[in-house]
Amino acid sequence: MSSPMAGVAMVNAVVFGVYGNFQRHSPQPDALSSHFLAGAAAGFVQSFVCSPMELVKTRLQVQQHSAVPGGGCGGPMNCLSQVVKTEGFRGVFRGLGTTICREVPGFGLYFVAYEFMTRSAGDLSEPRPPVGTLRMLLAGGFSGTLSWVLTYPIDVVKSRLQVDGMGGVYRYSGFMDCLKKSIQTEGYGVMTRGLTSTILRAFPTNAATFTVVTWVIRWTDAKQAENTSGYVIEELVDLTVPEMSMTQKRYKRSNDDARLEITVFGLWESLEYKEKDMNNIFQWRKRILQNIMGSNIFCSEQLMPKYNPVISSDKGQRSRDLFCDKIKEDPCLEFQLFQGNKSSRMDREEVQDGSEDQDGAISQKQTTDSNTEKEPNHYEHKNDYYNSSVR
Ligand SMILES: NC(=[NH2+])NCCC[C@H](N)C(=O)O
Repeated sequence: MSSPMAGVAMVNAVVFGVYGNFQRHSPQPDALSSHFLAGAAAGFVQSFVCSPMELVKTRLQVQQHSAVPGGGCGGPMNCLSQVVKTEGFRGVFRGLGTTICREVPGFGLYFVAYEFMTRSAGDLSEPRPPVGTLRMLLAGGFSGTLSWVLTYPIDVVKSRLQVDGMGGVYRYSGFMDCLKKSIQTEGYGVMTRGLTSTILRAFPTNAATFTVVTWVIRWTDAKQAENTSGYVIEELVDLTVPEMSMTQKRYKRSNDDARLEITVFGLWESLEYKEKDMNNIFQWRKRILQNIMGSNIFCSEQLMPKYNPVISSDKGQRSRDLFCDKIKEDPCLEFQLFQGNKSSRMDREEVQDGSEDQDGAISQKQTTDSNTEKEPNHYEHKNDYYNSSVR
């Protein structure tokens, strides 16, 4: 009982660790193909972990059901050392190639299917509502099942290769030989032998795995956000629309999904925010400003936080400090922030002439005359950042 549990924990740590890192560093992290490739990479890496574990498990199972001559190893470690003794170190990795053939497509499909089933239709750049638990459970269960159904024949061959040679008798020379001999003697049905019990296990375990992983990630993200960005975001609400009364702007942070819900003049926005992700903050400011001023907000200056030094409460002070720290991490932002409305490299003509403040909510309107100064180079270099991310 304890060794399968430790094995599952280790395999899942490897799988989700490799998958997450690979997917985040993909050129297009949101593309389904990136999820497939990240899953495939995770499957490849974890094959090296699970292959010896499955070898031992399969051998112990076979040994339980038949008196294999030369078998009789006690526990998993004992079995492993016997394999090393009789077949050498290579014996431990018997079936590794076949395991890789099963895991690479298996985990690619596993993750792409889950992503597909939990993805809402629509523009990926838009914030998406958090996935509900029931959907997570079903998507996890079906992804696991699908990946097993499609790779099961490879698994049958892999298991046969891994027990081959127990007691010194070798029956198969390799993958194709094993496949051919198995079909010849047992018919095509051999390719799905044991599939039902695999599915009965795969559905609930994978439903639970995806749900637990998602909830743990949400929980840790929310904790992190609570400690840092939460303050920044709250502050930004005040800085963005400082003149509005609390009845006009309401915001609420929900802890479980790192989302911010904001109502500006009765218009409700729900946006995702992430630690280290200033881009989201810009998007978010842009939305608010669009709601207030009309749809054509292109000026990055308007999206800049308006620094408001008159914050009296302790919490206000703390959030202001945090906010300024964040800003300082980005010299470009710092420049914009502290130069205030003196600097702007924006093309003024892009801003709609007719855009108007409502109720004086945004006073940082076009100060066209005072913004023609030449900006330092580091600022110019970062042009793209603003242009592509804010618009
Ligand atoms: N064919 C595969 N390997 N599919 C991936 C599913 C992996 C999952 N941890 C399970 O054991 O059910």
